[in-house]
Amino acid sequence: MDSSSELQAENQALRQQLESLLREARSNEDKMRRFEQLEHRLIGARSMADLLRLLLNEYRQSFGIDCVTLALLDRDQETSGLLDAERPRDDQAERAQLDGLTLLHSLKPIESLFQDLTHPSLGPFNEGLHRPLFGTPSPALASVALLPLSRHGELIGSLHFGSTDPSRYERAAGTQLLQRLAAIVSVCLDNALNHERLKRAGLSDMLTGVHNRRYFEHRSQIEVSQARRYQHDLACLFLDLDHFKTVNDSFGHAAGDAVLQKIAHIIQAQLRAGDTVARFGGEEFVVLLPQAPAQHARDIAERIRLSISAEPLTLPGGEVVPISVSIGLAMLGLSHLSGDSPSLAQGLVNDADRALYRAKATGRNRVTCSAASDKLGETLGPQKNAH
Ligand SMILES: Nc1nc2c(ncn2[C@@H]2O[C@H](COP(=O)(O)OP(=O)(O)OP(=O)(O)O)[C@@H](O)[C@H]2O)c(=O)[nH]1
Repeated sequence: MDSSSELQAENQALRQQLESLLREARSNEDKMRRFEQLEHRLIGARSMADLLRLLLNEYRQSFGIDCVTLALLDRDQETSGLLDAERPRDDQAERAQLDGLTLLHSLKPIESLFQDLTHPSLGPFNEGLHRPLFGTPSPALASVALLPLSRHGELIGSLHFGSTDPSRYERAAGTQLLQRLAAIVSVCLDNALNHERLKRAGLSDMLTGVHNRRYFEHRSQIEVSQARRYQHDLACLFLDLDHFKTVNDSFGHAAGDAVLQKIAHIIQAQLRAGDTVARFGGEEFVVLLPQAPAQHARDIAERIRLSISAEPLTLPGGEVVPISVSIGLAMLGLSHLSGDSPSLAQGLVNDADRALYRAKATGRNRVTCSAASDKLGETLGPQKNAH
């Protein structure tokens, strides 16, 4: 080879090297741009569920990752409660969006994965060590990146990326971007939780801790839409304590407050996880029973009535307070479902309220079913008022 063709070959090799560097730079730039876009969306996520969907789905799609899972510490089941409240029970698509999320009661399954809380751990997939993080089924993974999530120096969870490409997450690879992602995700999770707490505080009744009327109104519309969509039953109970004024007058307002707290507890104890109880105001409570046929709803109402009136309540101050409740029951009539969900929800509550009025008018301490709730027996309960 003469010197000119040597030079040409060298030139060609240099050009190829330059082109490959340019390709890499462009690819990094593109990655960075996508990363920044996603970062903005993570920071802007409006709820915990939105944030988790972004992490588990959109991040995976945007970066072509084969498998993304997330483990989060949820000692007090606060996060699971938030997600349950937001997620319609029957929406399979919604549920699938949060596939890959594990809520942990303790840090045990993840704490040994990280040497320190600032560095992601990259390397080959290890069946024994990593399978529990990715679960089954997952693609045949060859390399993984595990990102510790921490707040105020403490581990709060971990984000796991798995790839079928053994060279995607090599031990020696740079981790700057992943470190930055872990830091952002940790802050976003903390923010989302705080935001949800604030939101929740605005939807809870301060005295009894159950939901407030505002939440109930929102929830009842969701439940009505679900009932229409899936042709499910939906029952509503309207409860009003009997002669509560007498309780206040005889035992004092503080004792009255304690009675309301106990009653909220008693009602809640009779319900399933998907049911909703709220304090409607004063000494009135409302309950929504999704997927409860009329007879079942009536049984629940009767159970609540009995558990309140069976024995006088003993308050923390030692007072023994006899109390009873009147309950109106209404069913969402699946045969007349024209109208929008808000007006149907309002109609359902009005029906239950009218039934309650009749329970009061016919002697209190009883369950009365709305006239519209076809085929239900009229009234349950003793003929004689408890007071
Ligand atoms: N302690 C306490 N009392 C409350 C609260 N909210 C409303 N009340 C009282 O609940 C009582 C409701 O009285 P009424 O509407 O006359 O009804 P009632 O005495 O329960 O009689 P009936 O409903 O007809 O059986 C009033 O004395 C209110 O002051 C509260 O947050 N705490």
